[in-house]
Amino acid sequence: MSSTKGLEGITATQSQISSIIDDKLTYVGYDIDDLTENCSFEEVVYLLWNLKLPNEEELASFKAELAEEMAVPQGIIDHLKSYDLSSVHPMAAVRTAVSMLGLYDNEADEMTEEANRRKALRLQAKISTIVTAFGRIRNGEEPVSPKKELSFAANFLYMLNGKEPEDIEVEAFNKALVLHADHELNASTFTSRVCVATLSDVYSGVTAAIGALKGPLHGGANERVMKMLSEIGEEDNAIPYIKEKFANKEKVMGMGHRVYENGDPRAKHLRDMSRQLTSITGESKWYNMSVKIEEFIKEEKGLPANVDFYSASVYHSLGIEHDLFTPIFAVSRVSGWLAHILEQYSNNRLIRPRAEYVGPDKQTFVHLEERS
Ligand SMILES: CC(=O)SCCNC(=O)CCNC(=O)[C@H](O)C(C)(C)COP(=O)(O)OP(=O)(O)OC[C@H]1O[C@@H](n2cnc3c(N)ncnc32)[C@H](O)[C@@H]1OP(=O)(O)O
Ligand SMILES: O=C([O-])CC(=O)C(=O)O
Repeated sequence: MSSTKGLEGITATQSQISSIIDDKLTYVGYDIDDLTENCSFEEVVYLLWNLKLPNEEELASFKAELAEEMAVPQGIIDHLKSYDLSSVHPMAAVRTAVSMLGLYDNEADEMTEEANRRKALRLQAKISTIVTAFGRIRNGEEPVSPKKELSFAANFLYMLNGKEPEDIEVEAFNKALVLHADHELNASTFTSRVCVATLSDVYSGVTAAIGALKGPLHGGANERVMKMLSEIGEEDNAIPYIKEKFANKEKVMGMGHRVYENGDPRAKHLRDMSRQLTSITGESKWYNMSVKIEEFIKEEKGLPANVDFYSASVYHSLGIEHDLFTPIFAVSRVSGWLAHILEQYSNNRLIRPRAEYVGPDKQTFVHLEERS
């Protein structure tokens, strides 16, 4: 028996949700470029969960259902208020709060497809409220209730900042949500499928996935990209900084990808948004610095920028605190996790691979009192 480190290149399941073939990303067969340019995030969530784009009537009722579910139980708000949030990473708080949602849902362990779809809707709606409530509570502000007439993207920014966002902000944020919604069998999605393949519940699957997304090799990279750009400070420092990283054999966050060879098709959209937004905020240096780094690493190592690279300067330009970048990834990706969870339930088999044993063999047992 031989093993493949990191399961690279292993096809672990079949899925109808999204695909990456020859560096091209599609959701249910639709090119990511078309969806990003033309769709609201709600349309994309509907697509992922129903494997078809909604018509106008279906979209209107889906939006209304989502808006109806956005309030979170007061117990969760009280829980967030009971901590010293200054030292808590938001991803830890979101992971715990999402797990708590299951305690308030009397359908949590109801396993019919209808009940699981209802829970999916609740989770998708409430995670946005949880992340924004966290962002406000830790700054000593009261959470802001969602407005039913706003889109999902607009509501997020409204609940976070307490004022209605500009159109250009909503457009950029909506695109970012669409771009992050699903990505085949990435680490967090795989985690969610492994979890629910034991026939555990939806809340457990999403909580597990948030834990996987938190790590710096996955969703946690976007926050660290902004930390890096801030450390670099000025454009002229960018290349010497990266050279030093290479000399120390450190990874550059937001660069490289397990699946894409020539480039992540989501990066160009985020690059464009970064250029546009940083020029509006008068901080083009973040964009210029990012381009220099991307070009240098492409040339030196052949590594492409991934989705986390330019999302950092996009979210920064929207005035979002840096440690909320990964929770925002979760607000979008929960749509993909839920699609995969529903797909897993619909044709389930326990996921249980093997490990190649490489430990010691044929050991002679020694009783406790005789061991040195
Ligand atoms: C939403 C997302 O999850 S996108 C990914 C977000 N993560 C990041 O941006 C973190 C930085 N990137 C990485 O760590 C990696 O590129 C990953 C985790 C994304 C993919 O990793 P893998 O396919 O496992 O590649 P692996 O880590 O084995 O790297 C292969 C080689 O490329 C190098 N490499 C890969 N990524 C980078 C990087 N970002 N910076 C510098 N070198 C890198 C490795 O050092 C290794 O070199 P070696 O063969 O000389 O030892
Ligand atoms: O697919 C991956 O390995 C990581 C990624 O880009 C994502 O989850 O969006």
